[in-house]
Amino acid sequence: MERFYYVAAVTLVLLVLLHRLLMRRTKRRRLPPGPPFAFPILGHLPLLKKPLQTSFADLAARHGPVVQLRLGSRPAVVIGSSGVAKECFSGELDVAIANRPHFPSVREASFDYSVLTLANYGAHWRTMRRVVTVHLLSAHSVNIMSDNVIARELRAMVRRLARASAAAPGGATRVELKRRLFELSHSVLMEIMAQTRNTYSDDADEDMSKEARETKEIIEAIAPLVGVANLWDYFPLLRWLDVYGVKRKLTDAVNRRNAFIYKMIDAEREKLKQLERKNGEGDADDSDEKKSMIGVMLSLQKTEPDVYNDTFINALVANLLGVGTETSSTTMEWTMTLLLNHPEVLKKAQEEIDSNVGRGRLLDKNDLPHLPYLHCIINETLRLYPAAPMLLPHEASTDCKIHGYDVPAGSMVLVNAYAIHRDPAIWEDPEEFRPERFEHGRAEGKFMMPFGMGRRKCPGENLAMRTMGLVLGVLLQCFDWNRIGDGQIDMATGTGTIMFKAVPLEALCKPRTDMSALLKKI
Ligand code: HEM
Repeated sequence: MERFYYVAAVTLVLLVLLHRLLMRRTKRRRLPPGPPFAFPILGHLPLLKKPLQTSFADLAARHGPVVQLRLGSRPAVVIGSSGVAKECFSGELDVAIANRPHFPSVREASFDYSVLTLANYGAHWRTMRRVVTVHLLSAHSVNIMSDNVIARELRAMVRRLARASAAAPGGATRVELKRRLFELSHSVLMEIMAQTRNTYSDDADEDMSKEARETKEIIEAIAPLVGVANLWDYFPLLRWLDVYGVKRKLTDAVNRRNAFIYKMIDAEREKLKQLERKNGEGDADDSDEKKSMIGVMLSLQKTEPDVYNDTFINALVANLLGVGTETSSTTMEWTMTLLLNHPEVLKKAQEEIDSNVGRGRLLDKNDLPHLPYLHCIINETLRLYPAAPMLLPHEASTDCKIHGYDVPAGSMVLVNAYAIHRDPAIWEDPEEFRPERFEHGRAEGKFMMPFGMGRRKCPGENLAMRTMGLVLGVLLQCFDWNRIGDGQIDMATGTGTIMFKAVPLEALCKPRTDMSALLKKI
């Protein structure tokens, strides 16, 4: 009995000491402000309304530019001002928050979080990132892609639109722009990846290579499953019991995707071997310029087979296809929507194209530097509708300080680019679509971050800006565009990491006068 009292007394003293220690640590820490009440298990999740970016903006208005939250069991901070965002993505802090949170819902589809977008900051991420920025998506590679892949796919789309218009009553055809822009962006990426296409159809309503169609179908099958599986991230019980029966379907879809990409890698390997045989011994062709992205990675594999193995290539291909298609196509859809709601802007853009390019030849990459207003329109769209309104989530790998607040290791860091782009302290009438605000360097020094900032900034910016400039430029050069009905087009946004337009865009498309000769030649 005496022994029991002794153990109990020592335990009590230890508990009191531990409590004091913890209290002192918490007191010394200056945590960011946030809503005082959090639900058990769910944390602040029930307080958030969709779309999240506007809910987070409301919280910033109440609590300040750094807000602390608990999302399920995960601690998070939300950054809501340009000043703090700049601080986050420079110097040591940029490194401290360069990890990504790992959600169980995407583990299956992401080779155990080893794809570029989800890999934690470290040697593997650096290797992948270097391959993408140096070998695959450098300014030089994008320049070459503009002349061949992008221009070819774009011409095919223009031909199809011209044919469809010619067959339509009154010469104006109804176009599902969302779908068309998605298919075009996807085809461009697929051709860059694997050069699979050898035919172009003029009449088909949908024109993708067999491979592009297959990968599109797979991406479309995986996306909603990951969407449902999202609940796993906050309620692990749903994952363990597989309440919605998602697990098996997700595994099947991911296996189908991986098998398909491995097949593409093998086909590309075979193509390179045949070329080698044709050219005699040595490399098929030393220049990366003529190779597909898979071909470039297979060349790297020859020198470092352990690093650039087939799994590495598969993960990169799947990742770039997943992240590169919807961001660009959604931005173009928003741009066309804004133009249809502002016909005076659309007309001014066409006048700029007419006076700099004319109607005798198709606009190409060399024209883009001479079309500053088109560039202003794209910038203004990216300001109002950044494709990733909260960027991609970051995670702090160590305890760090943001804006003087202590942020514990493991906290998710979310940056509200959407709200920052609409800050009235920076932008006059921020909700208005006004491309002129970018004209003549007027927006110089004003802060925007549609592609993120710092070491995890988007490596696809060059390709995206080039593709969007060419596609939008050519669509405006060749066709007149009108709304289907009389009213303004609804601008409601969907929810998710990518800011979709809630109602897919459709529009009326008619070849411009004096364009028929050129359209026949294309
Ligand atoms: C309008 C088009 C696009 C927009 C607005 C956009 C935006 C972004 C943003 C905001 C991020 C996250 C940055 C961060 O975490 O701080 C990102 C990351 C990324 N983007 Fe893009 N993106 C676009 C197109 C593309 C394209 C065409 C590709 C490739 C084909 C691409 C590949 C990537 C990759 C691989 C990452 C992850 C980088 C990393 O984690 O290190 N993006 N993008």
